[in-house]
Amino acid sequence: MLDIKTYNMIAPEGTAEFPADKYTINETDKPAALLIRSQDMHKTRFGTSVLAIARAGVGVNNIPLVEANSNGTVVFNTPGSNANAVKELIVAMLILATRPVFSSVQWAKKLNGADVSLQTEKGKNHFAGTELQGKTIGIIGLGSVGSRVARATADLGMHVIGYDPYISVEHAWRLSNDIPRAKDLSELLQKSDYVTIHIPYTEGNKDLISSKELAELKDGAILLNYSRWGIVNENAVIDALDSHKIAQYLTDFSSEKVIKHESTIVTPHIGGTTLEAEINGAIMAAQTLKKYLETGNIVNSVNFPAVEMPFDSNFRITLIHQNVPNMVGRITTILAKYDINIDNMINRSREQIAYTMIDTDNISEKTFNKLKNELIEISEVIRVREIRKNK
Ligand SMILES: NC(=O)C1=CN([C@@H]2O[C@H](COP(=O)(O)OP(=O)(O)OC[C@H]3O[C@@H](n4cnc5c(N)ncnc54)[C@H](O)[C@@H]3O)[C@@H](O)[C@H]2O)C=CC1
Ligand SMILES: O=C(O)CCC(=O)C(=O)O
Repeated sequence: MLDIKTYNMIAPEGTAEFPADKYTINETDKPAALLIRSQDMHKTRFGTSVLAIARAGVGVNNIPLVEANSNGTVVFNTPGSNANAVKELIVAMLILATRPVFSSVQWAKKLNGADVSLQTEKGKNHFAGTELQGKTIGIIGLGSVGSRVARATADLGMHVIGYDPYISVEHAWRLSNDIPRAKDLSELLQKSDYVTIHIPYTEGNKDLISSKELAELKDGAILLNYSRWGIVNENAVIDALDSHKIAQYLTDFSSEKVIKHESTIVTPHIGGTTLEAEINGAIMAAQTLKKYLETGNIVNSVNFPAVEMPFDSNFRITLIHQNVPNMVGRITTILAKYDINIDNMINRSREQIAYTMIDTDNISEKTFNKLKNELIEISEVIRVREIRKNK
């Protein structure tokens, strides 16, 4: 039995992916894998029993990847699972930024009497808005969310300009050819009436939008941050609002200072919080974990290489090791000592980490334990695991 520990609200459709004859959920203190959403794993210890962590969602800045690597823990996310949910919220927030929906509804709620309809007609002049059509929106990051926001805002009649120097081939293909790309961030900032950010939080993206970048915006521009706290420098954005350099800041990430400011609209990190996105993410994360636990194959990992090898033999040995020369030679020399015949083998690497899978015929528990002890003696080997077919 393998135990899966969950954190946060994981949709039951996800945990239902784990059959009860092979898995338990939240039953031991030595789980084989974790299924999480925004849980801060920098502050939550995970032991060496944890073979993998799956994040139902996209951002993985809540997971210590360096610690995961040295522990031999594979970290997965669920690319695109909540991109439509974020896109729809961005469309809503753009409209809320331009039309006085909240204030007009609050005003109307206070009306009394048989002539409320007349009163609304008289009062509506106080609630004129502007239109999105014809305005320019700059989209920073053209991945799963950004590319969808680009299509949706183009459909609303906005001029769209994108910026993503690291765009993947897959996302570039998905993006319509008529979405122009800025040559650099400055060009995007200078041309846009609205700027929306859809990039991961990394060391390199910390404070990407600070005083210098805010100064480059058009006067009265509107900024949206549905990516992460820390990508926009908070003091700089408050200064830009106070001086009326920018008109509004809409965000899913906040502090008391940001929430209390009269020119902000703050949502409580609900970009990916729809029934559909939560189900998508939980199912995708559970399937990815199951695949790894049952076959060793790796898809959608953020710290390990993608590795897929058909599991046609009876027994599979997986090794996580440092990416240094001659590891495969050293490993297979030890296997030869035990007279183990290799049916199939794969070795892939990603930065400092390498992963090797070796398929053989059945090996007895006793022999495998001896073999494992010898393999783990190699100082660069981090983890050795056995997977028996259909177990
Ligand atoms: N508010 C919420 O609930 C949610 C927030 N997010 C956040 O949004 C981020 C983006 O999500 P996805 O689009 O699904 O991820 P993605 O990985 O599909 O796309 C991110 C894109 O950003 C680009 N990028 C990275 N650094 C950049 C930079 N400095 N300038 C321009 N482009 C840059 C990458 O090349 C990539 O194309 C996530 O990492 C997460 O932090 C995602 C989903 C829900
Ligand atoms: O609702 C969640 O789990 C967070 C979604 C999110 O921020 C992400 O996927 O990066």
